[in-house]
Amino acid sequence: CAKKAKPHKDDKKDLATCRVLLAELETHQDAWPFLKPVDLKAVPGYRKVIKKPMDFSTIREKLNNSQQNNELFLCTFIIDVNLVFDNCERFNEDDSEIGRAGHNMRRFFDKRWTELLQ
Ligand SMILES: Cn1cc(C(=O)NCCN2CCCC2)ccc1=O
Repeated sequence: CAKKAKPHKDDKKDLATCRVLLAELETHQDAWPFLKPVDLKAVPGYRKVIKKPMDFSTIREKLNNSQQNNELFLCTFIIDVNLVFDNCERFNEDDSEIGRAGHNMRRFFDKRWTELLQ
């Protein structure tokens, strides 16, 4: 992902940009399945099938704890957001409410990430 993110000059704004991007994800109308960790007790099979659960609130925690000087934070952010959508595709039918929400959110993220960070 490092190579993907064009080595653009002032990466010192990247942390603020990730926060803006995350806020846009969290306020998107289709974000509701992804705001909090999936309840492993309430959703049968999720714990077994999904090895690395991820959600927007966990990403926000990680971003709040990440240091600007640890330049891996940008790649970690991109990897974590994609993990949310990959988990969703793995566990949900494309033709389901949560499956469609995941596809919509991934499309939105890819567009905004490209506009803001590449
Ligand atoms: C991402 N994802 C989420 C769920 C889920 O049930 N989320 C709870 C959604 N509710 C909305 C209001 C309270 C909680 C199931 C499978 C899945 O892949």
